[in-house]
Amino acid sequence: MRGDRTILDDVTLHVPVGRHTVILGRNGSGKSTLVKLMTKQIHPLGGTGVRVFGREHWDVFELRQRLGIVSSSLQADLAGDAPVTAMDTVLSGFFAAHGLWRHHRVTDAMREAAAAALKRMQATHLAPQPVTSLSTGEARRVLIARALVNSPEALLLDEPCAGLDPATRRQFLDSLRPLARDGMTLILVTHHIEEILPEISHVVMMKDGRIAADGPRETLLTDDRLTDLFGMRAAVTNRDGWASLSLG
Ligand SMILES: Nc1ncnc2c1ncn2[C@@H]1O[C@H](COP(=O)(O)OP(=O)(O)OP(=O)(O)O)[C@@H](O)[C@H]1O
Repeated sequence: MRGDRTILDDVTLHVPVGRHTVILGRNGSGKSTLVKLMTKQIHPLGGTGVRVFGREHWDVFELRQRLGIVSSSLQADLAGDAPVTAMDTVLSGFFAAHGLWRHHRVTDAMREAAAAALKRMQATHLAPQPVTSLSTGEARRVLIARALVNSPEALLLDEPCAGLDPATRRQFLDSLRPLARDGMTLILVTHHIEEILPEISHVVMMKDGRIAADGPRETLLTDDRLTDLFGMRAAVTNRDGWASLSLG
């Protein structure tokens, strides 16, 4: 609840480690609220609570190391801070901080891990640049590298493609595919079925603060299900493991 309004109601959801999952829904369906529950930014008023990696109570700092988070709002937060380089932004992931501060002790091992994470995201050349000077697509790759420094077991991607043009979006999504194949659990939150990586096999549909459907990709990414979800006649096309949608 927020104030006296019920935002999520009767939500039961289990995301096993290792099952790449997309949470799909229209604006206002409750996706961000669900994400905040998973990341322990907010807490439910009732029910059985939210367990992450089997535990309900977390030191948020510790949780961030096991559950990496990338969102477009995180990018906005970082852009609002004093200018820091892409390398320092990645290093700040070790401290769950925005940017580096005097009390942060950066070790050589941390620098090596940060360089490796940037390399993994094909972003080595961006290391010395201020994050504020990066394009949205470049900044998004740096944020993924920031999440990767802690070798998290899962990565929560909250509308990670917001603001990306179609080609940059595909390149960005392609850069995530090796992570999924290497066994890092991906949880993608989006409005767009075009962003669902071929590796994502499980779909959760949210509608009006409830889980409208929860099941395998092939049974849920269908014309009928998406027509119901979006409230408009929908037709799905599949090509090379990617789906696209036409409406109307
Ligand atoms: N702090 C808040 N106070 C009151 N209502 C809120 C608050 N946060 C969210 N809501 C309401 O909860 C509902 C779900 O919002 P939420 O942001 O979780 O949806 P969403 O699926 O993430 O939407 P979008 O795709 O547009 O980000 C909306 O009706 C929203 O207005």
